[in-house]
Amino acid sequence: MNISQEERDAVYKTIFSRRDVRREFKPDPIPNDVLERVLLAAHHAPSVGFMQPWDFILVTKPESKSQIKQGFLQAHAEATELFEGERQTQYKSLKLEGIEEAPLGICITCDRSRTGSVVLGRTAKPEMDLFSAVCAVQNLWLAARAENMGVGWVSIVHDKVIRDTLNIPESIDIIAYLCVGYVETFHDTPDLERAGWLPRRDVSSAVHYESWQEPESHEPESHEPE
Ligand SMILES: Cc1cc2c(cc1C)N(C[C@H](O)[C@H](O)[C@H](O)COP(=O)(O)O)c1[nH]c(=O)[nH]c(=O)c1N2
Repeated sequence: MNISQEERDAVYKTIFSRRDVRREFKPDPIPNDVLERVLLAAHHAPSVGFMQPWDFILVTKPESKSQIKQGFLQAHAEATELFEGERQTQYKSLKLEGIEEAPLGICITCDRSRTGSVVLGRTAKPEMDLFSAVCAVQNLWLAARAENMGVGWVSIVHDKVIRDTLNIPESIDIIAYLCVGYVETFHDTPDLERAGWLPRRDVSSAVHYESWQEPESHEPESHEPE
């Protein structure tokens, strides 16, 4: 089966216009058939040894969202202390989640023991099952964009909060908490780029031939007095 030029263009359009969404969520509910398509796309991600270690926990209850939001606020306050000076002020000004605004939360987990202890492809690199679950996240993110829905990944929450809120046993790893919903607008560039947090690297600085090379520094310019 060949991909036509139009189909190819649609794939690239989806990739380049996908955004992490934090603020523009509309409350409109997500129709079941749309949600099913997005979850099916996530479920068709590649996985090490085909172990399909993921599960998707759908979160719609305001009480659950509120608990997770509280967890975010706590972790965000802790994070704020790790930045200094202007960078701290800038960090505090960023909107970094849409937990309560998004109509749907999706927690993606990884069951590392799903298909037994020896997994084809995981023997030399034990973290491959976790990476597989991240592939599911990306499939979901892109499929949602193709459905004109936004997704925001919230990792500024300690696992314990999500575990307690969603009754996730200790044996299951938490990969991602995603905020999902229709959006007002998709920006052309990442929020963090527009806010001046970091620029997009030139792709040529990320591509190396034959051996690894030290990339350019990505330390933000210091605005602190010397
Ligand atoms: C593993 C992981 C974890 C997070 C993110 C991403 C990924 C991959 N991102 C989103 C991130 O900031 C965003 O992808 C980049 O800024 C690039 O923007 P676009 O995704 O292209 O819009 C993110 N954003 C945010 O506002 N709060 C968060 O906690 C996180 N956590």
